[in-house]
Amino acid sequence: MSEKIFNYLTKILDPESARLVLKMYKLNIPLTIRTNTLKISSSKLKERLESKGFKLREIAFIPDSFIVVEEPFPISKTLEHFAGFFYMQSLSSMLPSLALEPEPDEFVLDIASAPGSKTTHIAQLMKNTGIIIANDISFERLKVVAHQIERLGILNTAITSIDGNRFGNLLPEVFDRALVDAPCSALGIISKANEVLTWWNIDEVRRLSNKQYQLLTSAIKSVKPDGVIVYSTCTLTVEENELMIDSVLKKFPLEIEEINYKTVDFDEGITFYDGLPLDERLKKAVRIYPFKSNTEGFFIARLRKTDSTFSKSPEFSDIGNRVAHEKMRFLTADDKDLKEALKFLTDEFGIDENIWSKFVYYFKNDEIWFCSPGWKKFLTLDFSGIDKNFKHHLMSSIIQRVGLKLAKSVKKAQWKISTSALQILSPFVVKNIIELQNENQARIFINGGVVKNPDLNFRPGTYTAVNFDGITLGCGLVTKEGLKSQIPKGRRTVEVEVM
Ligand SMILES: C[S@@+](CC[C@H](N)C(=O)[O-])C[C@H]1O[C@@H](n2cnc3c(N)ncnc32)[C@H](O)[C@@H]1O
Repeated sequence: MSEKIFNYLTKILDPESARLVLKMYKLNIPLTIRTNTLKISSSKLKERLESKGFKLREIAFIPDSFIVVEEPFPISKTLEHFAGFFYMQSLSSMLPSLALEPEPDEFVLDIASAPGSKTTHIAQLMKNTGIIIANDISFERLKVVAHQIERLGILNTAITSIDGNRFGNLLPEVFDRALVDAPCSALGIISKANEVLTWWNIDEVRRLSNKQYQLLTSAIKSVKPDGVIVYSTCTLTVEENELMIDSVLKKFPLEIEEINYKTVDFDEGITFYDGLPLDERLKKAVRIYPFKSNTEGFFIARLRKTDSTFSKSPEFSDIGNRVAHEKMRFLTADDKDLKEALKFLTDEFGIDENIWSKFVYYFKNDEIWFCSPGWKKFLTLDFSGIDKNFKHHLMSSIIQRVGLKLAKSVKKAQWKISTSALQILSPFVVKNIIELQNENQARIFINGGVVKNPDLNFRPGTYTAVNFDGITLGCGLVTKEGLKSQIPKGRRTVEVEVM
């Protein structure tokens, strides 16, 4: 047992409860999943997984979530997981996005988003509309966010990688909501990160709380008056939680709002610590202890901005010496060059041409990307105090990608549709479809191989949608040798048990 952590915890808990927190590393917290409602309904997902021997139980009061009660083989290896029908996420990790209550068509900032659990949840709560900026300082960790965005079919999210502390100055009062799911000392997740037991110490907690304060104040400044900020951590120290909120309540025009989770046992925020009273309003914050709720420990506070904090319009010099990529230019489906490409896809796959007006597009070298129309609105809308040209330049220099790749030019007037796009558009694809005939073929295809002797009625060189067991697996290329999988390498990371 870690003496340091035990001694710390007895400042806020009785010794028996402190012991229980430390014992969590030996406990098995139930496996929980969240249906990706952008692709499938919860009832259909349950039916599919249960037909393969899994047993799922709905989690009361948390929409579209299940406890996995029986797991005949790892659920991460199912075809349903590969197809992006669900996300494996602890119950308490679903709570911050629910507390944020994002609405369709809003502008949302997720200031520390990797590996993307909450970003992807927010995207589905917004029904893939509006915009999300999924930011993280770690470029490496953002690769996982990008992977999840592709797997889950998310079109409203852009990935940026800047120090989150800069948003408050660069984009003041722009967002309707912001999530600060801060880096923390992880005392709530000892069960999955038991290395915490070796590195945890109070100096590290202090270092982290400085970081958290900067991220939180940046988020507060970046949100419009009346906007909502949710602050969450998966740790239990007062320094990283209540003291953080106590200090921003003193400095900024904020109210703290009630969160009422009916499904988990939670405690109110602490209002007396180290001999000193804290803001009484902290009672409205939520503390989740693993030993009481049998999920990961979390702290969540929901803040509402009651007045403006605007102090200064951003200037070009604030962006620093980042070079803008080609200027971001979103196009609608009636753009001339784009029209040709979309017509090609309509002709090949029979996709109803009216579908194309639901998205906005941009060209990236020889590729077309598509995303939610919220992006065009975001770039053209005037925000008080922010010059439109500034916004364009900033976005062009910090955004790595928005939405998903739709297609890549392969020859003059020929386009290869992406696997992610085919999966999203599959309800509208009525032509150029190949149904695989057995599990072995599906396995080869998902692993990126060539399926020999499939039932081919297409000329070599044709790109097709490839389906199996009612799921669009991805794009295939008809060749003389057989059907060649075009599933990108990044999507083939986990072995799939086809059954
Ligand atoms: C608790 S994790 C976020 C988990 C994520 N929200 C999710 O639900 O999947 C904290 C993240 O903060 C990032 N981070 C740390 N310092 C940062 C900073 N100054 N700006 C932006 N991100 C930062 C870390 O790289 C890490 O990915």
